[in-house]
Amino acid sequence: MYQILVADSINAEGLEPLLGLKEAEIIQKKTNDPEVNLDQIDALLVRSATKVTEKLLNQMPSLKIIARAGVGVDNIDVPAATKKGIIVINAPDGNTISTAEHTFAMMASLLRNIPQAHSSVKNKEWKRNAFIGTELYGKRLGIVGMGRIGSEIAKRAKVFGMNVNVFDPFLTKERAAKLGVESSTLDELLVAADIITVHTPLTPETKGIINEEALKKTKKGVYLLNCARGGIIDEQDLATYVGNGHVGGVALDVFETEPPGEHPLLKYENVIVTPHLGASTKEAQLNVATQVAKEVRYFFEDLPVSNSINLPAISKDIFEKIQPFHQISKQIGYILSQCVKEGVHELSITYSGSVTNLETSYLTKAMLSGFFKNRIDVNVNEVNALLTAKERGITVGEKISTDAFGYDNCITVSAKGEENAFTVRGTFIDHYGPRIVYLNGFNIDFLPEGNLLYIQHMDRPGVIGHVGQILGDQGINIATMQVGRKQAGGEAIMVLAFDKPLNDHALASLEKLDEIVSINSINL
Ligand SMILES: NC(=O)c1ccc[n+]([C@@H]2O[C@H](COP(=O)([O-])OP(=O)(O)OC[C@H]3O[C@@H](n4cnc5c(N)ncnc54)[C@H](O)[C@@H]3O)[C@@H](O)[C@H]2O)c1
Ligand SMILES: O=C(O)CC[C@@H](O)C(=O)O
Repeated sequence: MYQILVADSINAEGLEPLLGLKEAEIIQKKTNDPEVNLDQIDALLVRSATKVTEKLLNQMPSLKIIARAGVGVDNIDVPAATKKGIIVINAPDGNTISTAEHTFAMMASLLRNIPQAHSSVKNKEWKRNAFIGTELYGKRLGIVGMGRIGSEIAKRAKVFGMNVNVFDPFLTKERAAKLGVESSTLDELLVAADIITVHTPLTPETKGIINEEALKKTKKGVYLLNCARGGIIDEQDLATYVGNGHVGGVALDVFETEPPGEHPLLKYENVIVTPHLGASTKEAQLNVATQVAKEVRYFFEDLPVSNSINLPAISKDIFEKIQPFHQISKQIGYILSQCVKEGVHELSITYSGSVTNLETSYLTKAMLSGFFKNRIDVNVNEVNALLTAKERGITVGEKISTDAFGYDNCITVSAKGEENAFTVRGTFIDHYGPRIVYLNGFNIDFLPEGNLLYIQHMDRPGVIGHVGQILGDQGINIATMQVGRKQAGGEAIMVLAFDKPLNDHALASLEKLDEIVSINSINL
């Protein structure tokens, strides 16, 4: 039974896709609620209130997926989640329109003194001359960050007859032209704009992008808005520039610390504020909840998720094509992990044949997750596979080869240790399934499934009989047996499959046989 913890207030109707998930319990409680068994939670759904810190993640060893019903994941320690193999997803566009509309409403309110006038009338005043405003028409709007929300604001500004300058280092000239906006440097925008609004994520680069140095380049009387993330406009510097009369007005939906408490900006009449309401519409909340609920459901149904922050997205189509190779890649990794008994410093993967048309990086990560299974104490999956290899000093190389050894497709993986190297090759045959076709120098053909025994031995008469005899005497039934050799009388291998794992006694008896070079149990 999957336990899904919905820790923040998330639209109930939007969570409906989760109800269709078989064997899932939805718990709507805070993470610090004593009734919540954090160690049993498989999925965590949050908005911005819950801070998903490394400390919290350490208390959630079963956690597999964190879903943010919204855009910004700055309340989630994504690197810590990635290290633990936890997928982080968000709902990138469900609240775009709401936030763009809120920003626009804030801009209009700011320039027409609507909040101040509203309070005045409620206080039984009627001061028509005290609230003379400024038109948006003909003004120059500077947008810093021209992504989803920035672009929607630009469209609305154009309709209002505004001129729009944008600063976004990732915006192409073609897209700027298509949106009818003027692409500028930050300095050009600062100098030209009558109103500046920021719509970037909060990153080390954007933190304080509008600071004292930037503010002193702006026009006297400039209006500033932040409906993105607190800190993109430096709050202390902004307070100084409102205090000295340079800034004409400010609209804030977000703060460096939320709620802001005693804040130097709140005392100014020309600073208007809302409590992080950008995404707070019925529509946006339904959209983001539905988006993440669907993704969490797909995740537990082993279907691809599209909005992961720490995993490349693959479409359902590609996912279906890749699935058989994903399975065999993982099995190859797990076989290697059980056959190579020393430290490994290099894993090289060669893809050949039809598999090379697919997203092989995904398969490499699957192979690594198999390789690390039971080798290390961390759950390794596609999210943290490469990071785990790097942390453990294992070089991972990926190659493409035209030689598929007569098969339609082949995945060959070599693990290099200090002393030895070990190579496993697998293929996927349509209507037949996954096969291992090469084990460390020997051609062979077996199904990588169940309880297997891989024996290296000398190719002498009677050795297969001796093995059969020992196992038979102990009442152990051999389900299948495959043999391979390079030349008559030389080294050979056999791979046997059993209905249940072999006991230590049987293994010890086999090891005593003169012809046996080595024995490895492989449990897949
Ligand atoms: N107030 C709210 O309730 C609310 C709701 C939704 C989103 N947000 C916030 O709004 C912001 C924008 O969201 P979005 O969905 O448009 O994101 P987005 O990813 O679509 O757009 C962000 C844009 O910022 C640009 N950018 C990145 N670094 C930059 C830099 N150094 N200088 C200039 N531009 C830079 C990117 O190229 C991108 O185009 C985010 O911070 C998000 O968290 C707030
Ligand atoms: O959950 C919220 O209301 C905030 C959403 C917003 O800040 C976001 O980043 O999507």
